[in-house]
Amino acid sequence: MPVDSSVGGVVLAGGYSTRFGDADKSIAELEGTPMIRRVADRIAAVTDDVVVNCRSEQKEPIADALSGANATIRFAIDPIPDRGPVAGIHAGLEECDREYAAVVACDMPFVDPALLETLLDRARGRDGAVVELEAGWLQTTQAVYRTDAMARACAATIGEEDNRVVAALEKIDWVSVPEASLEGISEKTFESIDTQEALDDAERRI
Ligand SMILES: Nc1nc2c(ncn2[C@@H]2O[C@H](COP(=O)(O)OP(=O)(O)OP(=O)(O)O)[C@@H](O)[C@H]2O)c(=O)[nH]1
Repeated sequence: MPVDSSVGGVVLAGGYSTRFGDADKSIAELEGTPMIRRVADRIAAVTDDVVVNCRSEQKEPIADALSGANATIRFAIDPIPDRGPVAGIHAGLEECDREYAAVVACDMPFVDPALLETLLDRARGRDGAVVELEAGWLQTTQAVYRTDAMARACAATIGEEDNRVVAALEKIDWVSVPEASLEGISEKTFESIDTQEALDDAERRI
């Protein structure tokens, strides 16, 4: 897939991995490769510029995990930690200087670049494209956003009582992509590895 200079990538890694136990899941290895490295390498199929959002103490180990990656890696450190995913998306998008950004959580090592391409196509002329899962959930952490519009929406949402990412979506012109309409996309694309057990299970299936 050719990379597009209007597209950047953002990897979200600023969470505390509380369900993962005593370790940062972003750098946990899946079959010998840190999960965040898998995510960055898959995003690198659609862009050569990837921003990683994390807390300051995560920067060094994550940079080690990403050394030699196929894209330029830049960091967007949370100015205030623990303000939730919307703050992480905001920090990442503020650092991104491309028109659109493919935003992916660090714990989704099977993200399918073909899905990101589909979302980029659907987002053109709009402020974003987000998959609506069959269960009704919106897959906001494996989505494409118009960088400026979503950064503004997140900034406005951070201080609100409802500071979920879906509250930011209400402030932009996004298109819903029903999960059932997706064709040829890996079934594992949305698999999120939140626990050590999920990591062990994914290793067994790889
Ligand atoms: N910057 C930032 N990112 C966050 C924060 N909380 C969650 N995230 C990110 O949002 C994405 C989805 O969050 P979760 O899957 O719940 O990850 P988590 O919060 O690290 O994990 P748990 O503590 O086990 O819920 C992940 O990529 C996280 O890194 C936060 O407070 N700040």
